[in-house]
Amino acid sequence: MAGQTAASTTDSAVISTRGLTKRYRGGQLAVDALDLSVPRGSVFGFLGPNGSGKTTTIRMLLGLIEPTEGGAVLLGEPMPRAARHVLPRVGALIEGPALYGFLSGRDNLLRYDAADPTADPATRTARVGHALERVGLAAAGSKKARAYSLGMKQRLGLAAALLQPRELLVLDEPTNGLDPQGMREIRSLVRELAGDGITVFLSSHLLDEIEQVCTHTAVMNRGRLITQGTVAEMSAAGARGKLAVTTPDTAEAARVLKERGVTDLVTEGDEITGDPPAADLAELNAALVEAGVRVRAFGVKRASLEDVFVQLTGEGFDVAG
Ligand SMILES: Nc1ncnc2c1ncn2[C@@H]1O[C@H](COP(=O)(O)OP(=O)(O)OP(=O)(O)O)[C@@H](O)[C@H]1O
Repeated sequence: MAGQTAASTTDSAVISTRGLTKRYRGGQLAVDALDLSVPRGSVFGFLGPNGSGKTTTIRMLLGLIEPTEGGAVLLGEPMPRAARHVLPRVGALIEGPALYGFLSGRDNLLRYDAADPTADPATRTARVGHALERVGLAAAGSKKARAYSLGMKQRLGLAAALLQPRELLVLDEPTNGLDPQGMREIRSLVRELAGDGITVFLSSHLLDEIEQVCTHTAVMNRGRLITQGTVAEMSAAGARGKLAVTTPDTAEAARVLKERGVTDLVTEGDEITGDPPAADLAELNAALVEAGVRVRAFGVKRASLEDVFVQLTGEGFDVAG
């Protein structure tokens, strides 16, 4: 089981990079001195708008392209030098799986497995059956791959990456182009795999996806690392939460809140938000009620990763595609 193989490397970072830099031939600085540390057992969300350098980083991590400067260590081994030795322990899905549409899902996996010189032919059928089950494609295994939905194709790609036990899965934008149902399926699969002890490193330009599925995140912008840490830390410390009061008496509520030190008040419909004061929130609520404000809801909204991104970069998280 992957959880058992995972114990073989005790170092807590499964991916670490130092000063990892890529300048493309045209002069484009795609990744700029990146120091990344991905803890073992995490679901690590590599977040950034399109063009921020995520795919370039992943390509360097997997030894597909050479860094211009700096280096990456994968499962304790330097890349790309140790690629042959390390990559069998890593499952990867980048830019969608390469599938033969005229073959069934099962036959596609049989071909992948046959291409692996370390895979024992005697146990091939069982291995492929297990991989199909793991991604929820057992019933659709004999359907032609061209009849698969995009989400099913992604799952088949994941099955291919999971034919062998892996310590680490690297997924580049695994939900890109999927409908909401397909996205949910991939997310729950990622959670299951993490539950089995596999560290998952996934890139995404979707903030809410990272918040829903990841334990840790690193945020990229224009090739540079903006911040990294646990998702909980980011939302808690990166930006303060907003006080939100729902009431039909917005004008009176705004007056009381302002008087009590709430700043940056914004009224939208029957909701007023603002930066909470240092004072006790229970007292603030009592003051509203005392002033005759009919309070329907009162609380502090957790800051989102988007708030953190905007606060740290001074830019909106504006994604083209
Ligand atoms: N082969 C290449 N040659 C030159 N420039 C490139 C090459 N590949 C990517 N770039 C540039 O490097 C920058 C980072 O691209 P990269 O694909 O790594 O970003 P990304 O965050 O993965 O974005 P996306 O989600 O759109 O793939 C972009 O400005 C891109 O245009």
